[in-house]
Amino acid sequence: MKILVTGSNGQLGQCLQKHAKSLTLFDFKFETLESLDLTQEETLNLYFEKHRPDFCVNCAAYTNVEGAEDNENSAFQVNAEAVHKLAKLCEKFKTKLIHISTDYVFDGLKNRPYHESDKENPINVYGASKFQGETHITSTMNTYFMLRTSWLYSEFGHNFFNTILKKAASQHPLNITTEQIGTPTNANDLAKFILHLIQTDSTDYGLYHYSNKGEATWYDFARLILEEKNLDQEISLQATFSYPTKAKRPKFSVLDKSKVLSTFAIGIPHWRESLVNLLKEVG
Ligand SMILES: NC(=O)C1=CN([C@@H]2O[C@H](COP(=O)(O)OP(=O)(O)OC[C@H]3O[C@@H](n4cnc5c(N)ncnc54)[C@H](OP(=O)(O)O)[C@@H]3O)[C@@H](O)[C@H]2O)C=CC1
Ligand SMILES: Cc1cn([C@H]2C[C@H](O)[C@@H](COP(=O)(O)OP(=O)(O)O[C@H]3O[C@@H](C)C(=O)[C@@H](O)[C@H]3O)O2)c(=O)[nH]c1=O
Repeated sequence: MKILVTGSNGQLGQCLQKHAKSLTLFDFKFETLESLDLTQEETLNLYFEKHRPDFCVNCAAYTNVEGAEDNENSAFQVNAEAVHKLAKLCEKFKTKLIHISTDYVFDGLKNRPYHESDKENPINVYGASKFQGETHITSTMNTYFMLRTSWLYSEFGHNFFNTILKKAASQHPLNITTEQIGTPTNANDLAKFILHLIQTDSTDYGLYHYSNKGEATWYDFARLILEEKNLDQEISLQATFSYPTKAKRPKFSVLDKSKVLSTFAIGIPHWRESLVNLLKEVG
């Protein structure tokens, strides 16, 4: 089975590379922005003609939430237009698409976990571009898994977890917002779920919410990192309600996981447990 992974230099792509190492029976093609730029239509067409993948895991995205406010075109080009082209090619070549979307498609005004049937209403450019990508997929093809996740972190790439570790390493005092409630999700857990879908060749297509269990503020997330690193006495950590940013973020974006849990034979770790495990693993 041939599996194309796009954007494979990003954090989720690197987690997939790490966990796919043991799956020697599968032919993974890990492509990067340099080797396969999704905005280059002709290159993408030729790639599909040549390789005809059975699965495409789309990890490519414009993920700079702040930057998207000033670079709307770039965000929409990658997160919406390129996704449309990709979906059309997947439909043409009978490639099953595993696409990743975000809790930021919601406005955050609810006070109970968001279900797949809840109405989307993005409040920033990144969220709007990702939502448009979703609608392109649903209107183009049926054999997709659309996985909405939230607050991804891992040992790889740019994410809140690595930002806090870097700031702490340089003794930087931390000022962290309590304004938003969501769920930090270890991208390694999401990668393992994606590989489960591929290994079982599941046909339970559709939209699913997948995050770690539980809920937290960004402050709670930072606090547990410092506690587990035994840095809580050493680094000043201040809770702040409002941390000014260009992009608005949903105040509440916890995802309801009941659909994914009742459909697939998987367990989902609590965010605290998964964070503690990652910190033990990476030292
Ligand atoms: N990070 C998070 O907290 C969350 C992410 N998601 C979604 O999960 C998915 C994976 O995110 P994550 O791994 O964290 O993101 P990253 O930003 O770490 O990775 C995205 C990758 O896509 C590449 N890329 C950008 N533009 C293109 C393009 N035109 N063609 C091919 N590749 C491109 C980037 O390259 P380069 O770095 O060189 O620009 C990067 O390697 C995305 O769809 C994201 O929207 C959902 C919820 C939370
Ligand atoms: C670095 C930092 C951030 N913050 C605040 C800013 C913001 O409100 C919140 C989160 O910060 P970040 O900018 O790191 O996270 P952000 O880029 O908003 O993360 C989002 O990324 C996209 C790709 C997604 O899809 C979302 O699920 C979500 O993970 O924390 C602080 O309060 N103190 C700090 O020192």
